[in-house]
Amino acid sequence: MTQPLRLGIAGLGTVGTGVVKIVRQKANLLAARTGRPIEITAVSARNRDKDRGVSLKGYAWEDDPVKLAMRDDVDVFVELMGGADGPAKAATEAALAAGKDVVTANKAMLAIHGQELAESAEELGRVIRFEAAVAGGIPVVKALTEGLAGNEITRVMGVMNGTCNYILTRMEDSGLPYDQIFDEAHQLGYLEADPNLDVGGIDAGHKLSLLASIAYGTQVDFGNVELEGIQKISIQDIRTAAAMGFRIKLLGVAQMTGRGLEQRMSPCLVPADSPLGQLQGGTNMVVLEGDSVGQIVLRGAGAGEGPTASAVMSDVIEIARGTRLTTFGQPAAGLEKARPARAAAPAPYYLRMMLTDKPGAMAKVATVLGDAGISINRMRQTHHDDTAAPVVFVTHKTGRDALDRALAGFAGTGVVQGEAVAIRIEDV
Ligand SMILES: NC(=O)C1=CN([C@@H]2O[C@H](COP(=O)(O)OP(=O)(O)OC[C@H]3O[C@@H](n4cnc5c(N)ncnc54)[C@H](O)[C@@H]3O)[C@@H](O)[C@H]2O)C=CC1
Ligand SMILES: N[C@@H](CC=O)C(=O)O
Ligand code: NA
Repeated sequence: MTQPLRLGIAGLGTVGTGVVKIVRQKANLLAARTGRPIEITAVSARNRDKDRGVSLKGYAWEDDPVKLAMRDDVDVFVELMGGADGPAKAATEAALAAGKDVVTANKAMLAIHGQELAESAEELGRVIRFEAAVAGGIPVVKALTEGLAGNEITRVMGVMNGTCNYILTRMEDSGLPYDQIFDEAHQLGYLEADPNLDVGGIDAGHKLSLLASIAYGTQVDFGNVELEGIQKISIQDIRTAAAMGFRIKLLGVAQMTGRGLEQRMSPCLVPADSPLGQLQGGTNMVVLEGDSVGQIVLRGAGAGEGPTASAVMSDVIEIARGTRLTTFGQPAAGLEKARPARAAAPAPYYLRMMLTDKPGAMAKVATVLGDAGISINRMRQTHHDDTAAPVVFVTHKTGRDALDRALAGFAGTGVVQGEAVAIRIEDV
């Protein structure tokens, strides 16, 4: 009789409960696909008595996830508590030291401690798998690590935070301002306990840094992801962008350039009719580009009980089948830190400003742009009041340094009111 693969699950919230359901409800299918039974032997969560809509009968209970991670009757420690440090990291380290493999959905922990944990796993002959940590149910970690392993990856792009995509989509559909839709998302329970993880781009930045490590064979470097959230996106920008054939997305881009590794997570304009531009609501999309394969577009649920548990189970199944992959697709001990490059590739930009309505105002702005070496592609003046008019420029491709020079220069013109808004237009 083949030995069962025994799971210890720490965290019985949205994802943990979903995993318990799959293991209980699909025992035969899992055994048929792996050749051995998959069983849960022990669980841990903060509240033992909570009704989770699924039976925990037959599982040992541990209040302390570190103790759970070290139990003799656990082969795979499944970490679904969350948090970059604290019990998640302590229990992961304890599990590895006790000879267990680890499956986790914890992007925060891996973005910050991934290199150290991966090295430790390799020294101890264990594996750490994390399909659920990036874009939830979309099998993007496996796509990069396995399916595209024969490619040089030229670019990784994606909308990897469903909450931000929901907020931006709802703003466009309803015409309502950011604050109002943020409150709506909050009431619907979409936001993380710390909403800044979502709207500040941090959660999506964590995910991008994990994909960049696999794609470019470099150490995870979340600290050098250029981060900008969606908090400053106004309904006016969404409307103006739409009128010009664009949509605003919180877009992640990672690419290796001659100047180093560029990692950006920031609002970008994308063509409204592109796959990324068409992405509605809380859905995720990851676009992978490889030298041999060309472009691959993966779309699906980036969060939620079923989709995230589906990804966790794909890792459990991989281990049950005896596949032993390195955490980031190459031995962690050999991974180098990439030289960081800030917005290295030039791009067109959308520039919106309030311009004082007086003769010569436009000429002054055009001079600042010209002095910075920025060429104007399109210009648009929208509604108008007695004293000022919103003006939008779309520039030709320009470097970020030139753009910053122009933004600084506007202040000295005496005709640009407040700060100009600059949003990159990504070639997707
Ligand atoms: N909810 C989602 O759709 C997605 C979640 N993730 C990740 O999955 C992980 C879990 O997320 P959720 O299930 O949404 O969280 P949750 O907040 O619903 O559940 C967390 C669980 O961990 C338990 N827990 C927390 N601290 C503990 C401790 N010290 N000891 C024992 N148990 C403890 C809680 O009691 C709870 O059962 C996180 O890392 C999250 O970032 C990843 C992708 C999507
Ligand atoms: N807060 C995240 C949840 C999954 O990672 C999101 O909105 O996508
Ligand atoms: Na995934």
